[in-house]
Amino acid sequence: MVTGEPSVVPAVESTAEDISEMRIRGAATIADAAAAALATQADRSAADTPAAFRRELRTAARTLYETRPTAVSLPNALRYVLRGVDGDTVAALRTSTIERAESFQRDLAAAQDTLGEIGANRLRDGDVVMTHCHSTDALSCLEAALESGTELEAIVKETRPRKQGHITARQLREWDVPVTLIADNAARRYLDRADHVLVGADSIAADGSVVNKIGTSGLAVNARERGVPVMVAAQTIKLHPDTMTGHTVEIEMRDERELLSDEERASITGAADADGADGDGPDAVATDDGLRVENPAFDVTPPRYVDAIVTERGQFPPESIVTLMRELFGETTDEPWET
Ligand SMILES: O=P(O)(O)OC[C@H]1O[C@H](OP(=O)(O)O)[C@H](O)[C@@H]1O
Repeated sequence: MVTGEPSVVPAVESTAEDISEMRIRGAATIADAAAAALATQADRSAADTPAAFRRELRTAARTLYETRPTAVSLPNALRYVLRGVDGDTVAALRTSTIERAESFQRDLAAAQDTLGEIGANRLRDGDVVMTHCHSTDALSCLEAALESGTELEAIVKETRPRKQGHITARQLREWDVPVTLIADNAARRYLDRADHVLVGADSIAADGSVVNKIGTSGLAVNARERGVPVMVAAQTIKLHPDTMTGHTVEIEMRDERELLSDEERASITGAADADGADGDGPDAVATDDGLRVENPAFDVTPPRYVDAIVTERGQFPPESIVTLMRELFGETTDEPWET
């Protein structure tokens, strides 16, 4: 928290930490948790004036906003809740914040269900779907298809470095879908067996570019070369309104230890234990050992490699998504937590 700012309730701090550490992850889940945290802030606030209540709420929103930079569902959720806060008394502000957060969460769940029904229309009996990472929007399409009796198989990419493909595989096995789990490197080989590539999104830019888990762009290029259509499942909360005015989407760089442990680093660079050869591994990561590790969490897939963006408002060719973006967000991009 920024010094001199009003305090936020502990539940907001712990949600923010859970998002940063990816104990809460996935763009839609992050948005849901952020809205819930604002409701908790409102519910437990000890503010005795409306102005103090609003200041606390803005600080809570900023604390949540500063956790992860790429999934626009997070600021979109915060903006939605904050803009609905209304009232002249603390009690009225509290009630309106909680109601607004709850309506956001209901809409989010409903949008995912509707999107799933739409996405399922693209899937045929016997289709094989290749997935990347873990996306609840993408899984919603598969769930709706399965519920209507469509039989599917899945090729699930492991998705290094955090292996979120395992979460997808677990969910699909719970639904009794035959799953082939592959290393990311094997994707091009297995595209020969796939009828669709299905991924989610953390942000969609105004030109139809899809920002999603690192590795999506390479998969999409390979899929185009193999003639396999790429379908992106993304609720409209993933549309990034700032990109209409030329802003770019920040790509989160995560801790290098997700790729390389301290011990692995030492084995590459030959660094010795700082406290001697005691056999318990290095005590500190050398910063001048000539080895740089970079760990971007996301990449950008240009619209020409995407066949359809499936939203709860229908499916769109990526190049036309800006029309929907303008309709839903207008041109305003001011952030209520910055005022
Ligand atoms: O909203 P849903 O569809 O669940 O997830 C959307 C995207 O969020 C995830 O990011 P991370 O795992 O939080 O870094 C993945 O990139 C996934 O495709």
